[in-house]
Amino acid sequence: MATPETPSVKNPVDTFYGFQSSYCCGGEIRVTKDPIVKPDSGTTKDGPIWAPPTTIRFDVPNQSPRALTLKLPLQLPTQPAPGGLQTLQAEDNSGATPQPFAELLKACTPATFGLGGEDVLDEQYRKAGKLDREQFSTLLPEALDEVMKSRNDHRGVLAELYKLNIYSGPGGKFKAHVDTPRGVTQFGSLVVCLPHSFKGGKFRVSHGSSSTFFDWATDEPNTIQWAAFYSDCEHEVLEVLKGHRITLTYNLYATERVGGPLQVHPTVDAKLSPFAAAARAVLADSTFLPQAADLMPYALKGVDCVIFSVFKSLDLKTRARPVMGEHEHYAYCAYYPSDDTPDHSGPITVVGEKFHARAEGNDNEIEQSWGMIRQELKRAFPNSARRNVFWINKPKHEELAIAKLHYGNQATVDLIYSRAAILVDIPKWGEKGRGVVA
Ligand SMILES: O=C(O)CCC(=O)C(=O)O
Ligand SMILES: [Fe+2]
Repeated sequence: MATPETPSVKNPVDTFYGFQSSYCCGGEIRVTKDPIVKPDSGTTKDGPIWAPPTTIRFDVPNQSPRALTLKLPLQLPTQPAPGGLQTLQAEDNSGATPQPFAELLKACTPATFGLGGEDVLDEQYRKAGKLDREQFSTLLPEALDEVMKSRNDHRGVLAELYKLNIYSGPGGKFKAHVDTPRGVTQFGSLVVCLPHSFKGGKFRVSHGSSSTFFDWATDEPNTIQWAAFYSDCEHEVLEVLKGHRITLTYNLYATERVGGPLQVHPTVDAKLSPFAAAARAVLADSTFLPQAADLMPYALKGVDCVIFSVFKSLDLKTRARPVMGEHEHYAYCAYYPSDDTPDHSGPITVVGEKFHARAEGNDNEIEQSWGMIRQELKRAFPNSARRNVFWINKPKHEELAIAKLHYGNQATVDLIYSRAAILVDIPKWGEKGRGVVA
């Protein structure tokens, strides 16, 4: 329950929500002709990561040989990677052999896009060539892949190669869209722009009213550039004016449970977050929720990662759960399980035991007792009801949890919604975890 004494925890949270840039990220990897680049030779802390030229092997339809190999960039960069790397003679595919490149352009077929469950070809909307996953092979830029995999504590992200796309100028483009989700664990997409010269073709990624533009155009291709973004981001490839903009797209999947990736992170110490200081201060304040309480922010990414990690790092019981809206009529029925009278004396939060698919309610009695409604709720949405919940931010998104037919003087459909929330148990003042000096 919010009280006037508790604004100090709200302010840092509001500050985080004002900061809107966590919906996407990007970077670049410099290309070197040194074919072997040790991953520990470059991290963002020690300097740039270097990668050898990208090799693409692709099928040539109706021809012999049936597969060709191409290295990008076509002109290998002359500047070597920084010292200490093993240097071998790199294969030079510049100049005389543009053939594989022309073949790659020929091998591509017009790219479609998903509309109403179908693949649609419309050059007003998307003008690009593509190769499907089974028509080519390449590696995620080795340096990036190695850096991710060689850490025991990497974040549990699986990048699944999806397509190779070529947007050619003038006119190549892909108008604003949101990617079709491919499975429940997909949380985002990665676009890797291979080193090749082109003009125009900026990549716009937007979330709400914020937009980020990635400008990968270049005359002297010597970097692999990339952007990753969450699945709810709208994005667009602006018109390519000249040259060929070549990208690999990857679907990003979480490979750990919700919350798992947040428990350990290669570079982030949750205790150093500004929010951690605010959280410690508020836990050390005897006027803040003196009784044991639950603290639940809604939604599960961006700043929620910070909140989850910070409370976890402070050794408080922290987990993600579906919760039913406080003002749902049914919430009142869920409280006091042995009493047949609903309790309307204050807001009640019904916390589901686990996330589940939408349930169908079974409410076909004309005269229903509160006890029956409560029992039915327990069956469709196994839960525990809580009273002393303090919300540190407002709900953002809700999903249908239970749909049920209700027969009164007129048959109606009752729809009950739930939201994903992070639940933190705040111990009573004086118990372990409270009274800590910030
Ligand atoms: O190739 C790109 O830059 C973006 C591709 C894209 O948005 C998609 O394939 O859905
Ligand atoms: Fe897309």
